Amino acid sequence: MTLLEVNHLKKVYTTRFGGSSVQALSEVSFSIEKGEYVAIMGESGSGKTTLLNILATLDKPTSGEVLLNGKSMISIQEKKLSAFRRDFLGFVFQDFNLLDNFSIQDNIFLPLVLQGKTYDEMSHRLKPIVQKLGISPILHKFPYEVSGGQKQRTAVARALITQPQLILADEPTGALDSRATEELLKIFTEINKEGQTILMVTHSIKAASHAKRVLFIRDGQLFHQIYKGFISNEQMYQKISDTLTIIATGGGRDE
Ligand SMILES: Nc1ncnc2c1ncn2[C@@H]1O[C@H](COP(=O)(O)OP(=O)(O)OP(=O)(O)O)[C@@H](O)[C@H]1O
Repeated sequence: MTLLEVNHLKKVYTTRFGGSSVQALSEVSFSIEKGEYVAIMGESGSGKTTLLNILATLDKPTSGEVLLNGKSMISIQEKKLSAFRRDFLGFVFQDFNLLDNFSIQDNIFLPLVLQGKTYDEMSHRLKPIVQKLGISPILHKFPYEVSGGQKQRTAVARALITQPQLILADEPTGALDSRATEELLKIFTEINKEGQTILMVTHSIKAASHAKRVLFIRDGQLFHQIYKGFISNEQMYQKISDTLTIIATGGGRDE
C-alpha cells in the first residue's frame, strides 16, 4: 500500500528582490510504501533539505503534489498544519531538538499533551516505548544530564509516541559517536521491522546502508535508487559508495 506519493515536485527559490532564482528541485517523483525504510542521499546543495522540508509541510513546492494516504499535503490549510504534523508525522533531527527545561519524560509526552491526551493514556503509551529504547532509567533526568545517544533515543521516543504514519529523520546520526550511531541504527531497523515507515536524509553511508532503499538526488533530480533486497549492510555500503563516486565525478547512470 502506498503511503507517500511525490509527483513532479519542483521548487524554485527566488531572492527577495526577484533578481535571481535557484531551482532546488526540478522534477522529483517517487513513492514510498507503508512499512518501507528509505534513505535519501546526495551531495551538499542537491536539494535534500528542500525535499524534506516540503514533505514535513514546513515549506511549499513551486509546483507538484505530495500525497499522504492519497490526500494532498500541499493543500492543507495553514492553520491546520501543525496539528497535521503532530498527528501524522514524527521527526528526528540531527541536534535532537529537545526542550532543556523539560525532563526526558516530559519531552516525550509533549506531542501527546498538545493532542490533549490524559496522563493515563500518556503513561500507557510511554512504557513499552522507553523500555524498547532503553531509556526507562533516565526519564526524570534533564537533557543536559544524559548522553547524545540517550538524547537521540528520547527524540525517537517522542516521535514514536504519537504512532505516526511516517517518521522523517534529518541526519539523525550526525551528532552521534560510533557506538550511539550503531544503537540508533539498530533501533530504526527494529521499529521498521515492527511496521514503522521511515524516511531518512543522511550523508552517512553507514546509516543509509541500513535502509531498505536508497534514493540519490543530484542537482534537484532523482538520479538513481538502490534496493537492498537480501544483501548485507556491508554489500549495501559498497553499492552506495560506488554510486556516490559516480555522482561526485559527474558520471551518468549507465557508466
Ligand atoms: N531559502 C533558500 N533561498 C534560496 N536558495 C536556497 C534556499 N534554501 C536552499 N537553497 C538552494 O537550493 C539548493 C538546494 O539546497 P538544499 O539545502 O535543499 O540542499 P541539501 O542537499 O540539503 O544540502 P546540504 O546537504 O548541504 O544540507 C542549493 O543550491 C541551495 O543553495
